[in-house]
Amino acid sequence: MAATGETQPAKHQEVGHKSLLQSDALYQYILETSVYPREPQSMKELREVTAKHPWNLMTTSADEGQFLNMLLKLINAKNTMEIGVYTGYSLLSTALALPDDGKILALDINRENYEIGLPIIEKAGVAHKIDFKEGPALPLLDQMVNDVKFHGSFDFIFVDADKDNYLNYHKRLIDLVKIGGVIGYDNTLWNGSLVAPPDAPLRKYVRYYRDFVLELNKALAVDPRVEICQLPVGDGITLCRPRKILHGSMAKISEKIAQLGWFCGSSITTAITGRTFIPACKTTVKLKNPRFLFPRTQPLYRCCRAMSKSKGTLSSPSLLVVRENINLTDEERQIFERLLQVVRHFNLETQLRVAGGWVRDKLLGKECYDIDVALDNMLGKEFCEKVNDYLIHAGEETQGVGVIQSNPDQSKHLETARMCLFDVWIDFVNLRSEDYTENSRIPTMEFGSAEQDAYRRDLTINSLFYNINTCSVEDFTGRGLDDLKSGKIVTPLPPKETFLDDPLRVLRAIRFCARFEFEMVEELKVAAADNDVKCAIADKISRERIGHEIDLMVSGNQPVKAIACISNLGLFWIVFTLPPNFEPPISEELDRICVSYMDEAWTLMHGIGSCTFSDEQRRLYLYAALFLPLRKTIYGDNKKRIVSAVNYIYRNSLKLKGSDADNVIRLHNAVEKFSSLIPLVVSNEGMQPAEVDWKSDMIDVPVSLKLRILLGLLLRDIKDFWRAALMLSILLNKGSSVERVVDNVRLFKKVEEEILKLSLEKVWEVKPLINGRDIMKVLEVKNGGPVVSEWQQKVVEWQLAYPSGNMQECIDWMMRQKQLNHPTT
Ligand SMILES: C[S@@+](CC[C@H](N)C(=O)[O-])C[C@H]1O[C@@H](n2cnc3c(N)ncnc32)[C@H](O)[C@@H]1O
Repeated sequence: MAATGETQPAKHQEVGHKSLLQSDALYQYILETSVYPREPQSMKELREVTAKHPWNLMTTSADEGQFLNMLLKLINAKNTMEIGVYTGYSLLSTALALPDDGKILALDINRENYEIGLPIIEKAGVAHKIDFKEGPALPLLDQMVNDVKFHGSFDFIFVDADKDNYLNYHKRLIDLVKIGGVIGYDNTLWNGSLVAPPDAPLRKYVRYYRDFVLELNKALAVDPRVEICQLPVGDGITLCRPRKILHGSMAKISEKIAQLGWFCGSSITTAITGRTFIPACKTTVKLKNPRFLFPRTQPLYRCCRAMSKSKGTLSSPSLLVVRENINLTDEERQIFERLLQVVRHFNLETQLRVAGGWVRDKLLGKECYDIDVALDNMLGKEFCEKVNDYLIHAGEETQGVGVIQSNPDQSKHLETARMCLFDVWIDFVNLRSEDYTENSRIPTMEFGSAEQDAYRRDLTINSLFYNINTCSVEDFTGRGLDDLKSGKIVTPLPPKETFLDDPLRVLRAIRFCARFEFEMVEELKVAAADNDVKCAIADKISRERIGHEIDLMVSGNQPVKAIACISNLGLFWIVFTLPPNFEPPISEELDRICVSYMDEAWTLMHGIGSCTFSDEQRRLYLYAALFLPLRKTIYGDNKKRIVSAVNYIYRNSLKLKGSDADNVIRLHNAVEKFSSLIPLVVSNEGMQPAEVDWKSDMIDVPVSLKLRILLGLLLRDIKDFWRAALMLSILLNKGSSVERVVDNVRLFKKVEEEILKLSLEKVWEVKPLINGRDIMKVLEVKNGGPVVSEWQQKVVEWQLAYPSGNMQECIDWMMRQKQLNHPTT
């Protein structure tokens, strides 16, 4: 590293500061003269170091300054803001990138630091671009948000201040940044601590802010208003670009960044945010001048390197790293030790191996309670009996042993014994090899070696063993660990062969691909889309198993990704089979349209805040969105009744619960009704309910009360699915483009607010004031029948119109109606 006491190299002294700073040589020079061994710890130290190295303003790593400078030129920024100035290193870098009439509004609670760096900024000839304001940033932002002239006025905003306020800044900045402008949040990798194991020795300060940074990352990842791109430059910068108009430009910027040889961290971006905006193929980490990195960024650099090598092993929103070995919990250690005691006590020479998902999840650092133990020389039942013999010998209570017979339709290909040890249920099976016969996905089984057992499994990442005897991970296919690290979905044997043997594996591969956000290798995609495999899926797998896999996908963490994958592989209509003779005919593109509805529903749900729904509501909402384009498709069933095709898909093609089918269809019906009511709810011009084409036989009440009746009836029908119905209705009517997401969220909030204002939240729980018998008394009729039912409906409407009315008032109203000789009395 060059430079110690010198402030500038001689050749630059001749041309003066200004030309030096405005030339590209500036950054090289700053890099070469950056000599901080660490960040200054006190104001005194800062002053001393700055006096000695006046160019050395930086608290930010040098590459960050270079990056900002490049970015601002790239987006032609003119009007910018910086929150968190300190001594002004990033300020100088950005000021230099602006045209001469460019502006930076610089906010910091402390002017003293800014003044330390100011002489350098002045010498660089850019001080006139800076408007420094001292004070906490939030109130200043509030003032601007309250003044429309600032709305959408900034090309670039850099946030590098108090991390616990970043989300508060975001709420305000989203109004202040231009559409097509960029907000940059600094430190979103927070010293690499986001990937540190929970027990890592972190400084108190780092640990404290870590949660705020994680929260910010998660919030940005699901904010539909912005495109984001997280770059491992310096300590991590997340760029946010408001959507609309310039859709796709973030990808262009990212590409440019990649071309220029900057870090390209799509794996990290995906890992932390769940969304990739950098071309996925460019995942190499290139660092221009790694040797000039500051010490504090070196762990991050290492972390980025590691990430680039293990692309895809990361899942959002928190970063996951594949471990080299397995860390057992105390409980697991106890269980495994007990099993080994049994082996030793009876001299069994049995190798005990935990198989499949547990090994994969533990290597990914996730806890897993599904322990399957594979035995190499006996059946599971035999071993469980030995465990009980040992427990008797040790004077302990024996445990019940359940034996589950082989049931391939439940994915139990071999007899499984189950027993509870230390309060954990454990499955015991023997290692096996499989042989499949044509037309059946049910193999003939034999005892096999661990290697044979590994190769008969569906995916390499599920074929790993943890050998309890040797405490080691075993990778008999030779690529399970690598595939886990590189995030690849691969079958142990050639994929077509594996899929033809058991076509359910295609769906499992898709499910795991979505769940871990892994990538299917090309060979596997080709095999999954193969016609023979498609036929095998249709012929060899029971519809129940297909339905079960689909349900796991839709309930999982990446439902859209999973269903989109099914569609991309040409499997949509094989999975979701349609009834015979349905009408009207469907378009070729319909599967893609279905997926895009689901995608938009997913985005809208996150835009609104997914906590709006229970898991069950979320699941049915997503199904209803997926099948929305099919809501008018019908067919005649074998009893010649006209039935919805969605009903067929649910009950016949997926064999899922009939009540779920009913709920999805109710949602579809409610969508149509909501569509006619939304304009009325949000109308400022006092639109008349008469204009609503629904419920023409409503009781006669003043117009102002009709809306409550209409909404109330709808909510009583759809109950706590009403938010889901409202969201689907908005999607159906407002159009689907990403640009509309913000409008859609606003519209949802507005209608929701009106419904809550009308106190309709739990209106379906309101009991009728008058029961059928009392209605008969008022009507003076002896028998029930349609007239009474009609009046029951009218009583509900009356109660909706007059929520505080009592029973007597309702009866009086009925009597008056009767006297008026209402046609139905
Ligand atoms: C990390 S330093 C900024 C470094 C600078 N952006 C750079 O790269 O050279 C953080 C700065 O944020 C300022 N700050 C902290 N809380 C603030 C707040 N609430 N409002 C404005 N500035 C704040 C601190 O005074 C400090 O100068």
